[in-house]
Amino acid sequence: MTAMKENILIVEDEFIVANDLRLKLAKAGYQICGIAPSVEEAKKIIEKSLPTWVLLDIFLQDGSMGTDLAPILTEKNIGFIYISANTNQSVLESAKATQPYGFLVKPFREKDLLIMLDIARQKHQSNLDLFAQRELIWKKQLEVIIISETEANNKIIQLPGFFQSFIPFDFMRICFRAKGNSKSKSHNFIRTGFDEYELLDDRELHSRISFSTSESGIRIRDAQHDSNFYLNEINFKRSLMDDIWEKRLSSSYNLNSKLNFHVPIEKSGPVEISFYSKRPDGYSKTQLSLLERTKSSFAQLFEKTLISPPVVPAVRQSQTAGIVSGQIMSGHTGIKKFDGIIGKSPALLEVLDKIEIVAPSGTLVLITGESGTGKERVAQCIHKLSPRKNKPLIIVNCAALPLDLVESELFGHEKGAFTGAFEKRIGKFEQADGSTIFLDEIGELPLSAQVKLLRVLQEMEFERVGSSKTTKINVRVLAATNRNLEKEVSEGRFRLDLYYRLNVFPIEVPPLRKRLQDIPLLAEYFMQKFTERMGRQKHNISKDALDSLQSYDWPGNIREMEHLIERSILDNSGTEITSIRLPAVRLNSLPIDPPALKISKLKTLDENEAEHIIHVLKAVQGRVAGAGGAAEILGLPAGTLYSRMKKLGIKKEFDTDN
Ligand SMILES: Nc1ncnc2c1ncn2[C@@H]1O[C@H](COP(=O)(O)OP(=O)(O)OP(=O)(O)O)[C@@H](O)[C@H]1O
Repeated sequence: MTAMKENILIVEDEFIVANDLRLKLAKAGYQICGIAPSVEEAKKIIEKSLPTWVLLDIFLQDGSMGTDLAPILTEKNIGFIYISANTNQSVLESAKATQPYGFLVKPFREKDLLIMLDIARQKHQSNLDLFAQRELIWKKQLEVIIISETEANNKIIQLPGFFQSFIPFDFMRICFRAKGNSKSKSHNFIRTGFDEYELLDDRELHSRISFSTSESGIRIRDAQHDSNFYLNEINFKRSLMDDIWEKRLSSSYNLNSKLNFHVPIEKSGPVEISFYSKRPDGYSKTQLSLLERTKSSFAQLFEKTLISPPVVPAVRQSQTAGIVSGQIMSGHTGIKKFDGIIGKSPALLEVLDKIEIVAPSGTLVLITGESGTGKERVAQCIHKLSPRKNKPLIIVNCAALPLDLVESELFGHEKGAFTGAFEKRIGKFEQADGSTIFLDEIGELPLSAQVKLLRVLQEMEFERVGSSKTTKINVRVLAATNRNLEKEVSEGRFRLDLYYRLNVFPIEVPPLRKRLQDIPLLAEYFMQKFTERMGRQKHNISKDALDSLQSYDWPGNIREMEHLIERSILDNSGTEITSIRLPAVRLNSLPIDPPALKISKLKTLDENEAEHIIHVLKAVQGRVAGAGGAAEILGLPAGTLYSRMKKLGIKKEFDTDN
């Protein structure tokens, strides 16, 4: 471990612990800029000596919470690591929400402290690299828009997609002000899909948000402040009191934060760009600074577009870009980016935004979410959009690894390394050299293998089982779990240091019940997939059937929906699905206190899978293999279906009369 002259602030009210930390850190070459027993004291030291890192106790004796300091540290771009004797799951979860760089459980060894700081430094560096790399690409894209010989309108239409990757928004307004008077011309963009926006002029927008022309004077007068700022959550809500227009806008589109930016233009008035997000914490100083750094390029762009002022057509950009419903396409290039990920709900768009940000880098990604939500799809997408895409993605299901062979499967073994090792074996990590490895169900990895994995993530090297020779590799790691890793850590089944190594860039895939608006698109996608596979005619779905899908709870998420649509097509002799046989428990039929009932009535995933297989077998008169057999319909090799049937206790000589 390298001794760094990094400045550390210790926020800890127990003198002995604080002093012990100070000594350990000083020995390792760190500088201590202060010890604060409370959040208030900490704020003063931060103002005075701007630390690089803060070690932060969660519960302080004066009643203040270390977590209260977190937003200030994030704002100032100072990394922090919690130190606490409490590993209670709820404490871990609320600490996690503040996005720390690490968490140390008291009492800890000197070695743990230094490793955690090392992990934090690498994570911080990886964030900075990712940001710098993206900023470079972003600036190049802006350059392309500026120099392109296209007309002003086309340039303006490219802007929402361009901004979205750095300054995510649900509503954006570009307002061109004339010099010296209050006249202005605005373009309003509402996000409707991944790179799909609805473009409105003011007249159309005002009618949608019920803002009358007699009120518009108020707005214009109020908006004469040429400042750059952002307002999150409560500050945004407060600001609405002075602005009727913004109040109507935010309540119509459920907006909770705003970033405002002005570009002064020499020959005319300024161009004001306002971004609004549904997220309460949508904006930060980092984004504002980025815009300020790029100000002159924007001035150049707007001067060009002002020479031939744009006309605002009240049309959907999707129409301009030729986007077909159900397909997500890039407004810039028309390339279908997220192959096989269907949906446009805000919850899914957040996931797609994250994939776009992280895919081109080599950053480790931890994908979390319930079973069947599409975590593997996300991993495949990240790989496909990365520079490693020409090599195969190596998928490892950690839950399926035989306990005594985990290490040999992952890292390989030498001939004779253990009884039964007749040949040398290349492990999954070596197979993934130069490419990406996807560690699915990482929460199932036994503790002994977790230690070895930690080293691979740190050093990108390992020894095959039975060998003393070190193998170096270059592998990008993606991992997924449907377990709550904080709970696994708090119960001692998952290493805290591994958790922090993995948690560099978390992506949480939302359950289907939180994106019910994606159901029509998903239904259409699955109907097309299965009718094509079964050689059947194109199917439609009735409104009633769709409504019933949207009022169901989806415990098995998209996988469950996929099975249900497949069954409905098998059962249907016509070309319209008019009703869907859903399992008994529905979202709006749940009693007031549902959790206990849900647990007792819902089926396990195995039960669901068994039921689905039996259903398909019945529909094909028990035929497993061959054309039109159950394996073909289920999209599985016959051998795999036989082994699943065996595992689930489904008899081969399936009785179709049952
Ligand atoms: N957004 C989506 N659009 C279309 N199909 C999807 C989408 N998300 C998931 N699927 C499909 O749903 C099924 C389950 O997805 P996947 O295996 O990626 O889920 P998972 O979260 O990795 O599940 P598990 O936790 O059980 O491993 C797959 O057949 C996948 O193709």
